[in-house]
Amino acid sequence: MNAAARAATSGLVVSRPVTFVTGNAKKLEEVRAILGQSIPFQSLKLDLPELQGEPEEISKEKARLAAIQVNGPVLVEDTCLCFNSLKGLPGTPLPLWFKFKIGHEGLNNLLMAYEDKSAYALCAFSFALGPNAEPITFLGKTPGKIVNPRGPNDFGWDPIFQPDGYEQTYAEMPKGEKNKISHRSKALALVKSHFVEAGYTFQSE
Ligand SMILES: O=P(O)(O)OP(=O)(O)OP(=O)(O)OC[C@H]1O[C@@H](n2cnc3c(O)ncnc32)[C@H](O)[C@@H]1O
Ligand SMILES: [Mg+2]
Repeated sequence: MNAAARAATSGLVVSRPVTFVTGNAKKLEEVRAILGQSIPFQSLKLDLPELQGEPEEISKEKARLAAIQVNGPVLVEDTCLCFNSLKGLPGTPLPLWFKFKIGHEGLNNLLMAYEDKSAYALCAFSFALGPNAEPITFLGKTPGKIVNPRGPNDFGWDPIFQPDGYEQTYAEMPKGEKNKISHRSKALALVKSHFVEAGYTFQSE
């Protein structure tokens, strides 16, 4: 039984559909592909301000802000790429690093002085039922290492991240393969389970 079907028989009825709020079209593409029909949602392109801090807190705060703007149930996500030799940096402020043109080469150079090129991709989804509800967060983590860029350059740091157990970078993998093992799909698996357990029914507008 999928989340919607189960919800219809048991849980909480919510008077609005879920809105996935993101300013990133590539993220949206992956979320659509991973969720399929399991959680019906609509999307809204908003660039929400991001706090500094731990990914979980950044994600929760994004959900609070999004729920106020949408005035209904929202799902948001914060993703970071963390280098073990730099104790988890660069982390979330990556868009800034790219903006200042550090780019893939710069990210590799950051690790030049270190033997340990290991890293992990961390994804924090937060779901809030509305502006007055405390967001719940779901984390997904995929370990790997930082390599010289390989593969198409169409989504963030995908060309420099090679997940453990694979010879290809995220960018080189077929999309379906990345979506099976990614930080994003692991976090979304937890979101899906939560929706099934809570038994939400989201009514269409
Ligand atoms: O509106 P939001 O959802 O916040 O979109 P964003 O692009 O600001 O996204 P994040 O703050 O979560 O992401 C930080 C950076 O990491 C990049 N990124 C996120 N997920 C990625 C993935 O799966 N592969 C490669 N790069 C990714 C993204 O393009 C950003 O440059
Ligand atoms: Mg962002």
